[in-house]
Amino acid sequence: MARKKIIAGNWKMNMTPSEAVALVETLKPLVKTEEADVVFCVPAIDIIPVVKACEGTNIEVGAENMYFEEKGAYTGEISPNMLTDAGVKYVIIGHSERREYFAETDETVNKKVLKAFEHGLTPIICCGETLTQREQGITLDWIRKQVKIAFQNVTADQAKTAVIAYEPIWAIGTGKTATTEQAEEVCGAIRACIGEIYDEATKEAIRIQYGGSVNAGNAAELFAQADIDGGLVGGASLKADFGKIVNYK
Ligand SMILES: O=C[C@H](O)COP(=O)(O)O
Repeated sequence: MARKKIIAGNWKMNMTPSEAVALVETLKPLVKTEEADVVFCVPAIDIIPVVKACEGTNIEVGAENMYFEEKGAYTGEISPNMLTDAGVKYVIIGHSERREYFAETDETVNKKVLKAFEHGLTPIICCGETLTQREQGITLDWIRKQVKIAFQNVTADQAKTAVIAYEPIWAIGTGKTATTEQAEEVCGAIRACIGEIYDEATKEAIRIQYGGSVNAGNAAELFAQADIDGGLVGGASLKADFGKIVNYK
């Protein structure tokens, strides 16, 4: 089954609201395509102006995080309703930076994934191993554990629409990309794991991205792999190069 590619930029903690709008204006003509879904995941404060700036384009807007409660005394957090009301369609969940600096766990990731589905948001669920784990030979066990917990109580119909981003932590922002073989091996293992949890149809439908130093030079080879359905792009999503990544063919 042919899965539509999904290429998402993760702007991380970069771009003030006015810088964000200027970047959208630069990227708009460069990321035009019908062949892939294009998503800009932006800081919370940039969401409203970026949604407005993206009106009438092929770009969908995503958040970089979300809380798993509906509302209440959670100072500083953003609820799913706030995101959908602002026009957000996707939300990154469990990025390794959130796990490392903000104490996110597989369990909170699962709660957020369930809440995102409840509100019609498509989660981009991140997983990935450290360099030490890779060297210890436990990469696939580690990733399988992350995926299994993230998908607890998620239905097959929901899982079919989810996006998983495989991001080896040692490749994030380091300029050190996983080889296509390494990336494909893990993305294939993730797909097999989804097949074990659910069924063949879900395994074939779910989209799996690679993330970690994706750039205009390596995107085509990575995205040509059988189990890689696009990318979650950090640094290179803030530059005109993102247009080349989106139109990688
Ligand atoms: O979410 C994106 C990743 O963390 C990759 O970041 P990077 O492309 O700057 O390595």
